[in-house]
Amino acid sequence: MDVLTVRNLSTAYQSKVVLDSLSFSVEQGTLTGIVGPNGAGKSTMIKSILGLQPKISGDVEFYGNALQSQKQRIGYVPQRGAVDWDFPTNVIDVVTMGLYGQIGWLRFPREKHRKLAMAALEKVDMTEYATRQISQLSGGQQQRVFLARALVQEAELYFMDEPFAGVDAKTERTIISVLEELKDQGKTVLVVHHDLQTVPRYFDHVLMLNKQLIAYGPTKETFTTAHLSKTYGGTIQWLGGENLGQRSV
Ligand SMILES: Nc1ncnc2c1ncn2[C@@H]1O[C@H](COP(=O)(O)OP(=O)(O)OP(=O)(O)O)[C@@H](O)[C@H]1O
Repeated sequence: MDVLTVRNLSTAYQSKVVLDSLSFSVEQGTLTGIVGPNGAGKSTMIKSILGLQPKISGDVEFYGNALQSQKQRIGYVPQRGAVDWDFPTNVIDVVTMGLYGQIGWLRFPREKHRKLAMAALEKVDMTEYATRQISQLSGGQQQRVFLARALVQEAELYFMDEPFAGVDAKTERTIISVLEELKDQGKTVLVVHHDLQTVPRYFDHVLMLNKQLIAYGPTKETFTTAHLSKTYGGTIQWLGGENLGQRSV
């Protein structure tokens, strides 16, 4: 069953088109890596799908309904640089924000909500930082807190914009185990990812973007050198192999 359907999505900043008529459907329970060079439009695509960036044209559906009316069922982990980390709040409050759909914006979180938030922090190994100001966390710790916030939301579809950027090996493993857990629960996750070597290991589907959709499908069939050269302009020969999806990395 398709969770997400994108039809002819085009977006521009001022008059410069940065996404050109993207169409694809994402099956439920898949883990998709979104790859493409800097400036390819990966973040813009996520923001346009979520309605955070106006589009020129196109439709976006979530289980066949306009996505805008279903936002509570969708989780978003933005790029770390896009968040104001100086905002004076602590870790547990940031995670509890993920529950606002359940709590209601004008009501206060109850003990059970705090417990859910603490359980999510435990999954990302951050319980000891619960009362720490977010401005006093390292980059990798901030990333884990945002992941915990997405987890408590119990969304069905998640978008994560470069969660692996600048994290150490341990945090990378934590993020991967969270992604796998989400997949095991039947959730659908799309992740902007820059490390091409790990794509076949981490993602069962890959979306290759460079202003236009170059290819989308199961990693084994789609993550080929031909598609990579088309996406990156022939600069990735060093990866070698005809079908990278079948390489063990
Ligand atoms: N607010 C903005 N105003 C004008 N142009 C923008 C804006 N945000 C992004 N762009 C341009 O749109 C294009 C796509 O940017 P986007 O951030 O979506 O790419 P990306 O694939 O996520 O890149 P990266 O891998 O570097 O994060 C780029 O050419 C960028 O310069």
